[in-house]
Amino acid sequence: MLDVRDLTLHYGQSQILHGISFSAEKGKVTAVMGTNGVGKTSLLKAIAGRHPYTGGDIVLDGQKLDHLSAHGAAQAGIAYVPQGREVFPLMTVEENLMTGFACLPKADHKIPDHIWDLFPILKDFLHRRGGDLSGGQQQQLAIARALITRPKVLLLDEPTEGIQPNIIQQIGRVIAQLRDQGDMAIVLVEQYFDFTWGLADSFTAITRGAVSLQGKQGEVTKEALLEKVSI
Ligand SMILES: Nc1ncnc2c1ncn2[C@@H]1O[C@H](COP(=O)(O)OP(=O)(O)OP(=O)(O)O)[C@@H](O)[C@H]1O
Repeated sequence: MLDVRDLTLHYGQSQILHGISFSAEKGKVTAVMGTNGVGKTSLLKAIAGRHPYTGGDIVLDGQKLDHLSAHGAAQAGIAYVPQGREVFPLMTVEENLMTGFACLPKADHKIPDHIWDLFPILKDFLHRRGGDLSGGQQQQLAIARALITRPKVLLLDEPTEGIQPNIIQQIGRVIAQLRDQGDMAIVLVEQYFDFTWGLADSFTAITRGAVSLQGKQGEVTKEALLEKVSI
C-alpha cells in the first residue's frame, strides 16, 4: 500500500502542490484527476523520484521512502509510465523492455511470459524499433517496460492520451487485469473521465495543487467529481 501524506512540491519559488494526501491500495485502481496544470504529473514525478518534494512523506508498505532517486524508487517497487511514454525510438521493442532490468538482480533479467499474454503485439514486433510503433503500441510498450520491474506500485500518467479508441479499450482491460491480480497498487492520472470513472476504485480530485474531492467509488457522485475536474 502506498501512502502519500501532506506532500508539497515547488518549482523554484512557485508552490505547485499544497499538501496532497491519498492512499493507493494493492489490487485497486486509485485515480488522480484534475484539469491541465493542477500538478498531477508533478505529483507522480515526486512519487517516482523524478522530482524532489519539499514537504510531506511517501510511505510504501509502512516504510517511509526518504527522497529516493528515480533508480531508488524503481528498486523500492515504484514503476512510472510517463505522459508521452518516453519509449526509446532507436531501440527495438526488446531493448526497450530490457531497460526495465536495470533495477533488478541479474537472476531476474528475463522478460516474463505474462508480458506477452498482456501485450501479444509486442512479441510480434520484438525487433521493430520503438519509434516505428503507433502511439497505442508505444503506450503498451511503456506499460510493459514498467511491469518488467515487478512493481508494487504502478503509476500511469494519462495512458489514453492521443490513442485510438480500440487501443484505449485494450489498455483499460489490461489495467483491470493487473488490478484483479491483486499484487500491485495502480495510480491512474487521467483526464478521460468516462474511462476513469469506469475503471477506478477511488478518486482524488486536485484543484490548484490541493485535494478538492476524495472518496471511493460509491462515496463520490459522478456529478460532484465532474464538477471538480472540468474546466
Ligand atoms: N519543470 C518545471 N518548471 C517549472 N514549472 C513547471 C515545471 N513542470 C511543470 N511546471 C508547472 O507546474 C504546474 C503543474 O504542472 P503539471 O505538469 O504537474 O500539471 P498536470 O496537472 O500534470 O498538467 P497536464 O494535465 O497538462 O499534464 C503547471 O503550472 C506547470 O506549468
